[in-house]
Amino acid sequence: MRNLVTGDQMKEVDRYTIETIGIPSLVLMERAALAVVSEIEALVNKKSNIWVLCGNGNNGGDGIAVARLLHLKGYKIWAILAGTRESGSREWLAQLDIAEKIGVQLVNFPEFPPGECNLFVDALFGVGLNREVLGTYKEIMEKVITYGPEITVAVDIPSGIHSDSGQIMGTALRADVTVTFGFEKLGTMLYPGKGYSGRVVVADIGFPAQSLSAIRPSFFTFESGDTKEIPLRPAYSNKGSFGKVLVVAGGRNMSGAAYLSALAAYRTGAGLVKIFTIEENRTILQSGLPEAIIATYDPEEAEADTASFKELLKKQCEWASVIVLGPGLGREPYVKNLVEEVLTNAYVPIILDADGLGAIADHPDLTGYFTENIIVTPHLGEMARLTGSSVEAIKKNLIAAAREYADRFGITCVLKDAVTIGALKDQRTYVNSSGNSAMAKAGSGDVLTGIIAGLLALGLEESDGAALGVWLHGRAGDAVREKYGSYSLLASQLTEEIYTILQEQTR
Ligand SMILES: NC(=O)C1=CN([C@@H]2O[C@H](COP(=O)(O)OP(=O)(O)OC[C@H]3O[C@@H](n4cnc5c(N)ncnc54)[C@H](OP(=O)(O)O)[C@@H]3O)[C@@H](O)[C@H]2O)[C@@H](O)CC1
Ligand SMILES: Nc1ncnc2c1ncn2[C@@H]1O[C@H](COP(=O)(O)OP(=O)(O)O)[C@@H](O)[C@H]1O
Ligand SMILES: [K+]
Repeated sequence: MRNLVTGDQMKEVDRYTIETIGIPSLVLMERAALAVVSEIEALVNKKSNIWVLCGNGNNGGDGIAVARLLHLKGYKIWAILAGTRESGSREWLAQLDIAEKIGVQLVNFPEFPPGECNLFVDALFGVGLNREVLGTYKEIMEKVITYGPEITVAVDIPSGIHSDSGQIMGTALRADVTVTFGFEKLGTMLYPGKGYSGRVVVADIGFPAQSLSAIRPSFFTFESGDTKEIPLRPAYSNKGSFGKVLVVAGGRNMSGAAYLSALAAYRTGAGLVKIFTIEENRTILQSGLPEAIIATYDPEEAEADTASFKELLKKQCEWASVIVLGPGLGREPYVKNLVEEVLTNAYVPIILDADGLGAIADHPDLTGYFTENIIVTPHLGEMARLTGSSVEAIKKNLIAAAREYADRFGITCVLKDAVTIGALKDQRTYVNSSGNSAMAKAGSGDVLTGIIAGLLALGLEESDGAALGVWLHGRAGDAVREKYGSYSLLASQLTEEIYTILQEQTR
């Protein structure tokens, strides 16, 4: 598990480290600059022209220190100062004073250094960027882009990217490598910021573990090794020890959604999986996944005799220890009753997805049945329908959108996108770091519901199950891409790779 921070949280960690722990600001800055220099030395040789663009906050202070360290090592270096001395931070002024005394080549914007730039260091704005970039700063950034440096290294975060949302604040500078300090900022984890950051190196510059006590760390991601969070499978056990997953899924022409979800639940470790679906899906599902129990209903009867249908649903719910509700159910009127009955009769975790969410969007009063054991897994389109917002508005701040929906109902909200967010009911927020665009294919989401259900069946509670499920799903996608490339992934292959990742647990 790796903590992630907002810009303000990072400033708090800085402040605590400096003021309460007593590590001087310039010591942190020196270590930050050394970390950047070490990355630069791996990228270029001493024949290269290096330009460092320095703002006049502490990000710029880091930049001047980088220029000084490279100058002392014999690199051909220029520092470009974007701001005026009058507005420079204390540390910035100290760095400038040192740089001038030892003869670092400096130019003041609008002047640019002569010749070409091979490696560009972006130290214009860090976590202090707090508004749209306009005027002179915008001009500077646009000018830098016209120089087209071969390699760009960003200090802490690419300038122009908001450290909390990853949004472009007017203009931003693209980096090949971002060297960030202490903890990765949300802005380099989330698109479009993630796409501007290149390879992100998290440098340890000496923040002690206690410095986190200045904030309540609530954002996190998983990394290799975190499969240990998945419960072990004890020797003294039987299929009943590993949960009963009821997959309520699959309407007309949509047996595949039920299949993928059920298969994924089994592959993740569930002991028993039952698919509750329409009668015409029975044969195909039974032959496709003979391991699953199949229970069926007739949609016409479900429509005509609601009392019997409700009774049937009640029985199914009583059987289950985890329920997947929604994949491929369709939009027929009885689906509303189905969703309503499951929500009222089930006292177990429910993963509510796809057409289950569609029923909620069409009948918002159904949210009255939401309890804390609900996990909703909307993609952006589904989220827009649920909230009445637009996809564009949601994209501007994925974390806020997911968190707002989760908190409104006290549930867990997994907002699926290229970077999926898990606004967990325990108030932690998971930001996914696995997965890739090969997964942008029909059926991938059905597999995710099955994985989360499988983890809950193993005994994880909703928050952990949702976060680990999203991570596992992405890692399975990464494993498939490794073998089949970016184009040819089939959602069913995600289920085939789950085992390679789960094996890490027992290694
Ligand atoms: N000791 C420490 O704390 C350590 C900090 N470290 C480093 O410090 C960085 C944070 O430094 P920081 O807080 O000084 O903010 P920074 O990102 O340099 O920018 C602030 C300046 O930009 C200005 N400004 C903002 N938005 C603007 C806009 N749109 N357009 C124009 N101007 C704008 C803002 O102006 P103001 O809002 O005051 O008008 C202010 O002048 C951090 O990312 C890391 O690199 C490391 O060395 C480790 C130790
Ligand atoms: N570009 C991408 N990078 C990483 N993951 C992606 C990308 N595109 C889609 N995914 C993942 O694939 C899944 C797609 O889910 P969804 O849209 O519900 O598919 P379906 O409804 O067809 O099953 C989500 O988990 C999403 O996070
Ligand atoms: K920067």
